[in-house]
Amino acid sequence: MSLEVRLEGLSVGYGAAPVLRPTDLVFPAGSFTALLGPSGCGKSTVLNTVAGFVRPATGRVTAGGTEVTGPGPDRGVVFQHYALFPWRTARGNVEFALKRLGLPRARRRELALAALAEVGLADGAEKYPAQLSGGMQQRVALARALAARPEVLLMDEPFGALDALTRTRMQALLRELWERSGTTVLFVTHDIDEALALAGRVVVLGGSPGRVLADHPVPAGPPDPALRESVAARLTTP
Ligand SMILES: Nc1ncnc2c1ncn2[C@@H]1O[C@H](COP(=O)(O)OP(=O)(O)OP(=O)(O)O)[C@@H](O)[C@H]1O
Repeated sequence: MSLEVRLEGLSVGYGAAPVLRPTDLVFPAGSFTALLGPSGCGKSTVLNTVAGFVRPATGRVTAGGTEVTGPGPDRGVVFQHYALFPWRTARGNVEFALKRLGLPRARRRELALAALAEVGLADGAEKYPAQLSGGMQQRVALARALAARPEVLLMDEPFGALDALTRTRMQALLRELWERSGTTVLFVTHDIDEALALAGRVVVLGGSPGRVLADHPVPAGPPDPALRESVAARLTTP
């Protein structure tokens, strides 16, 4: 299940100066898009607006044709810092996130265990975050976002804090989960190779206030050096 996400004339300002110029973008249902750009160009702002954490200054965001006015179970979010409750087990963290759905306790437990199994963490369900490695904690965060079966998955540098090997494993896991679920994915990263390896489309943001500098489909198959070069050029040109 997936939803189309649409930014229509979206601009954002945190009180005073705008940080994102009016932007129109459509992310088709089931697509996997990487938002790439230098620090401060507004990538997280776009993601947080789609998540419903930040309100637009102008324009609007829709998910499945419905205007986003706040967070909702149709949109799951994963951050770089996993933000797990240290006093809850992995299962407890995922169950807690399911509370807002108003499901009975037994059903929450069942969904939490299924989501943890899906990310390869069935064995760690009763462990506390401090007993889990960074990669495992990020798996819990991913399970927490997926447990409610969101139609849109919003990821903000989710693998930025992981070592290279764990990161590669998590990328493979994410691709696999995406292929299975068909969720619409928006994935924020600084890393051009991560963007090109994962996504079917790369949108480059830049400038201050931010705007779209480039928008490229990423063909399936082996890496395309010409595409990499063209995206890299947009990243370094102000
Ligand atoms: N809550 C906030 N209040 C005020 N200004 C903010 C807030 N969040 C972000 N900004 C500003 O908005 C601009 C865009 O920030 P944003 O975090 O969206 O960029 P980014 O591209 O995701 O950067 P990074 O890659 O460093 O996370 C920056 O100038 C930042 O300082």
